[in-house]
Amino acid sequence: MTNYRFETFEPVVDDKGVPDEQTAAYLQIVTAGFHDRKLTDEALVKKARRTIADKRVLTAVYADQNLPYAYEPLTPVATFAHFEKKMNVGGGRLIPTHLITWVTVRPTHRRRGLLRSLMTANLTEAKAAGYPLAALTVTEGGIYTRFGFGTSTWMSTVEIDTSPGFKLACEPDRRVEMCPASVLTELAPQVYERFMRRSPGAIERQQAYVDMASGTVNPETGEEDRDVRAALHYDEDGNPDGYVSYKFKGWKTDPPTVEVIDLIAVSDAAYSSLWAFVAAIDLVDRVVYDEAAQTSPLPWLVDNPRRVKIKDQHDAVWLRVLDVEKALEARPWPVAGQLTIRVRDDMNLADGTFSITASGGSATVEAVSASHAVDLELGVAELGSIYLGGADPVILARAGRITEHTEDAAVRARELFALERAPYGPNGF
Ligand SMILES: CC(=O)SCCNC(=O)CCNC(=O)[C@H](O)C(C)(C)COP(=O)(O)OP(=O)(O)OC[C@H]1O[C@@H](n2cnc3c(N)ncnc32)[C@H](O)[C@@H]1OP(=O)(O)O
Repeated sequence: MTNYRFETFEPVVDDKGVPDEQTAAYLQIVTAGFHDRKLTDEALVKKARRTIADKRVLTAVYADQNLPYAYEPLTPVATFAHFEKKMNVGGGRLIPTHLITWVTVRPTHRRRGLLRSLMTANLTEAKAAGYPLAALTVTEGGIYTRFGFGTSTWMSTVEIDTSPGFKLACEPDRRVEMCPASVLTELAPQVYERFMRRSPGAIERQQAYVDMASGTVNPETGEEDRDVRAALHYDEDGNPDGYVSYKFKGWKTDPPTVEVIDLIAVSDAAYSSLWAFVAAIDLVDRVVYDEAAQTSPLPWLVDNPRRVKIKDQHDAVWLRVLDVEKALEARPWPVAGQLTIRVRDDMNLADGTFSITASGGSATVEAVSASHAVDLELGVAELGSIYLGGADPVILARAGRITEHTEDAAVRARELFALERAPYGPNGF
């Protein structure tokens, strides 16, 4: 039987940014787990720099085997990483959230419980450290519900037909000008920070997004991306309050297409004008974007809504409630009301019965005895799904994922849990 050693460490680089052997082996094997290219020396330095900028904490599992020609023992057989970022839980309230990423298990060591061990230890520590919520984004939809994560935000892949005849329904201010993509190294974090405060579900972004938007890094090659172009929207005082970063997909793509890499708007005026800008790029008949909000003004901006096609809807952030009272009290409650819920959690981190009393924009949440009458019973994953008002409790009840114990409890939960906007954050991690 193979013995495994678990080690948690922070990445280490020398004064030229070159990672030490343990960090380099870890970063290289993560790329193998996700079928990404092996990192060149330059890409490795950039990845190590981003890892440190995000303050990622790395956990590696090493096997006590040393086979000729196989990977060295310092190359992990499994990886797992966590880091802290703020999340808008509604009303601009930002709370520190425990993010999990880089979960990989080498095919020769899979299905022996390594992920379960890593996840159990990590979530237990996150709860002990005081985090109300953990979050991740997934490669496959069938893995994380068992660990209490529920889909809580979604994104759409949109395709806009901008061929001749394209017209907007309302003329935006068009205070847009092109800029070198490199200026986004400085501006993108500032604009995103302001956007994040307006969008429930938005999570503070990691360095990779700045690097992609500014053309510093092409995610496929890990090197500079010289195809990236950008434009800024200016507010009435002439300050940037939105940007779009994009690239032309090449002359062999039919119809000629622009791909939006990143579009972040602090105001509705910036949002409309930036879409108007990309739609007006000459020699292009189609604009595509993978990370659009599922619910947005975009289809309403265009005179002919059939020109905006939703090609795909995909889950984005999966939330895991670690502490029910803290998590529910952290968010705003725009609608007053009372609801008692029973939460089931196989991992025993967040189970219990809780009374929610919302008034004046906030809620008091109290753990009550198991014999207390309840309105709704649900798993902790389903609580994660409705937490930001994204999933509809009525639909979850119809799907058998929530049980109603009092009449119209799901309808009342829908009203209570709703936030000012549908949750959205263009951010995978
Ligand atoms: C947050 C992120 O980083 S998402 C990225 C996830 N990683 C990847 O997709 C990379 C490729 N895949 C892998 O590296 C591995 O297959 C992993 C990480 C998904 C699973 O690791 P393993 O160590 O094999 O999982 P482990 O043996 O601990 O299984 C735990 C449970 O999950 C289940 N499970 C594991 N993988 C999958 C899967 N792909 N689909 C459905 N269920 C799965 C197991 O059946 C087991 O169920 P049970 O404990 O309820 O009986």
